[in-house]
Amino acid sequence: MATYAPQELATVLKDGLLSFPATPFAGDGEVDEARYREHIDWQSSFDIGGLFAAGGTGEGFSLTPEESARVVRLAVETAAGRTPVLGSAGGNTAQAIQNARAAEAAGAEGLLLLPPYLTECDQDGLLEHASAVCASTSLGVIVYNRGNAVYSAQTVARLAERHPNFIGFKDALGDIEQLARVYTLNGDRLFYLGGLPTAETFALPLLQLGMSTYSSAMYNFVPEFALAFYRDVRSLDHAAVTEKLGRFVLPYLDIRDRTKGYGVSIVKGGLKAVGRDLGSVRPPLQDLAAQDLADLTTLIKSADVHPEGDPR
Ligand SMILES: O=C([O-])C(=O)C[C@H](O)[C@@H](O)C(=O)[O-]
Repeated sequence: MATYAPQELATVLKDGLLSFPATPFAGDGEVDEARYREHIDWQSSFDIGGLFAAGGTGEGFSLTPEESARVVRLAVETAAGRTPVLGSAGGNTAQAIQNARAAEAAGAEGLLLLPPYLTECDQDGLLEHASAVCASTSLGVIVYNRGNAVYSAQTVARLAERHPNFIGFKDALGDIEQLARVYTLNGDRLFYLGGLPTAETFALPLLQLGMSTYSSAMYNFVPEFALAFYRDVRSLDHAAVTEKLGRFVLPYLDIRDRTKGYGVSIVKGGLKAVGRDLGSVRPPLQDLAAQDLADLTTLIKSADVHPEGDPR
């Protein structure tokens, strides 16, 4: 049972850094429960605003509905109230509802609604899809603006009017005009989070468009650096943000952009580099090639983003 009412959850999430824990797979490709518990335990030991289990970086798109539910339950049990854990819902409407109910039963505090895949859809159809998921749960729901789920400002407003438990808008498109429209029409009724790949890159400019927080995939392996970056963003310290972009984030993007799908693979690469190996990614993603992993390991060391105090 969730401990936060939807609007209370929004208040907690909007002023903290958010992250998406990677899901470990064992040698046989199965979810590695012991290593996941260990990872969530470490990730929950910092001052993080919330963790989204089985999301994009958690390869939720490669998990069966049963695995997704199990991963969310493990995350809830392991975080043990130290930070809110949210689940994700994706695919067709019936499956997304199944994910939502399973996440709620697993004790998640909220839900990220991923886009429905493959087909195109118009605003009325998208509204009905998101509306059905919001109606299926008492959890706070955040929609993910990406892929075939691009929500107009009016669709967001209609969804907000219908469902008090619709609390947040996560963006992975970076269309400034759309974001200006969504924020201008919906204002404080929702909270807004940046979710572009390697969200640090865009965090400071998007703050001006109402995005008070973002999801940091790199928090998975360099949590201290990711939290320091977030503090710099929130205190509008342009010089500190620029220094961190130059020292680590932009060279990291150079490695990430070498192969499609590396946005997730590089997180598992980073975990290997800091001695917290969570295994391989599942197809259709590919692990970092040996040279890319070596370059990432060198970068993490030279940028000094992994504290020496970490026993790994
Ligand atoms: O669904 C997800 O894992 C994401 O939102 C992706 C990341 O957290 C993204 O914002 C990033 O790469 O920093």
